[in-house]
Amino acid sequence: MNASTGVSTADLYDERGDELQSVSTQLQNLGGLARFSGPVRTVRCHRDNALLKSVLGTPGEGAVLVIDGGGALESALVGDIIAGLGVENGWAGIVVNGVIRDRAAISGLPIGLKALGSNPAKSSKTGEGEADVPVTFGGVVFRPGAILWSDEDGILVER
Ligand SMILES: O=C([O-])CC(=O)C(=O)O
Repeated sequence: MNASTGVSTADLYDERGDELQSVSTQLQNLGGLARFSGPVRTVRCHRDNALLKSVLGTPGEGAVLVIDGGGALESALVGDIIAGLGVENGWAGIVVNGVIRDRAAISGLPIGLKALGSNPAKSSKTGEGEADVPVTFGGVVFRPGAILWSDEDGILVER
């Protein structure tokens, strides 16, 4: 633990590896905060971001929203307005198995954000998808309520 930068996932893994899952997906650190942690909340959706926008519009209370977009690279699930909602509502971070847009603006926001990359194309807004269900990617099951830690090395999640 380093007070100025938060917990190191490598140190945490050395201490508690048996209790933790490590995400193999090579997500990029795109938010203003490289290190973040908190209890998992989830959304599963496919190229549609109305549901995740409504969730980020509610109090986050320090949680991390894990969005399983199925790894789709064709359209962005989060932009600077949606990420800004997360900041305003007290979310610690957003993890996207998919892509974002407004990358330059998002890099200056005080929130953790990891994603596969970026694409300027926008997603649909029908509201399809599910919230607060277990989601799986990168060899990890993200259960709502499990604690997640993220830094420059990767993401660890309680089993
Ligand atoms: O509206 C969208 O699809 C995402 C977006 O651009 C934003 O959050 O700023």
